[in-house]
Amino acid sequence: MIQIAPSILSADFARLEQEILKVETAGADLLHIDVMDGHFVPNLTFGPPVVKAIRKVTQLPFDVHLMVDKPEEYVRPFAEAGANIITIHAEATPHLHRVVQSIKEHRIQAGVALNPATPLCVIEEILHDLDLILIMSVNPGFGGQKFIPSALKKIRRLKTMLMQINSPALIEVDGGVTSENAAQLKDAGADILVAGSAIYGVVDCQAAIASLKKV
Ligand SMILES: O=C(CO)[C@H](O)[C@H](O)COP(=O)(O)O
Repeated sequence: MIQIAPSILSADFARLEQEILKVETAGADLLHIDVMDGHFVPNLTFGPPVVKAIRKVTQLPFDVHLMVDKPEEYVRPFAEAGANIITIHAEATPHLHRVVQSIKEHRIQAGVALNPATPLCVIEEILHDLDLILIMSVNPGFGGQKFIPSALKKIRRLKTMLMQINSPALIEVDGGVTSENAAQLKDAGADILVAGSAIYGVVDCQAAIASLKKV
């Protein structure tokens, strides 16, 4: 079954604990935490102290998406704060393999994210080292954007690449995910759907998660 990772970027930050517990009770599989530095993307969000604080309120695995320059400087602080998966952007470092190895040295799962304009070939040589590949289906920085349809073709091609090397790595999709495109994303090969507005922007988040899962 497809896994659902609500993005707390779209949560009400004044009620963060309740917003996290709400999606945990509603059947979320992971909690997606968008870390933005105001450099790699034009927005600012959470640092390790916030991740450490919310680690105490939920059992959900933390899927930490680092939209930051120099990700190598932040692997350790986020690992120590309680991340279960750390995903870095291929565009953010010239030393992708080294940073992936450093995530694994913390005994947590390593992911690489690709912006819409970044081709799959940038991860081809290290695909066997990855636990997760995050296909961005919007340009990162903000929730509530429109899904970029070319992501579907990219997911299909990535799925083929993973099958060719017998890799168990998961494909995650982030940006503009809704109950309307969830089935197409699953058919293309997605294993995890990240959703912000489609979950936190509706009254009944339990129904929203159920409808994303039932595809
Ligand atoms: O990484 C992100 C933005 O950079 C968010 O996780 C993503 O955009 C989710 O929001 P929505 O589901 O509203 O598109």
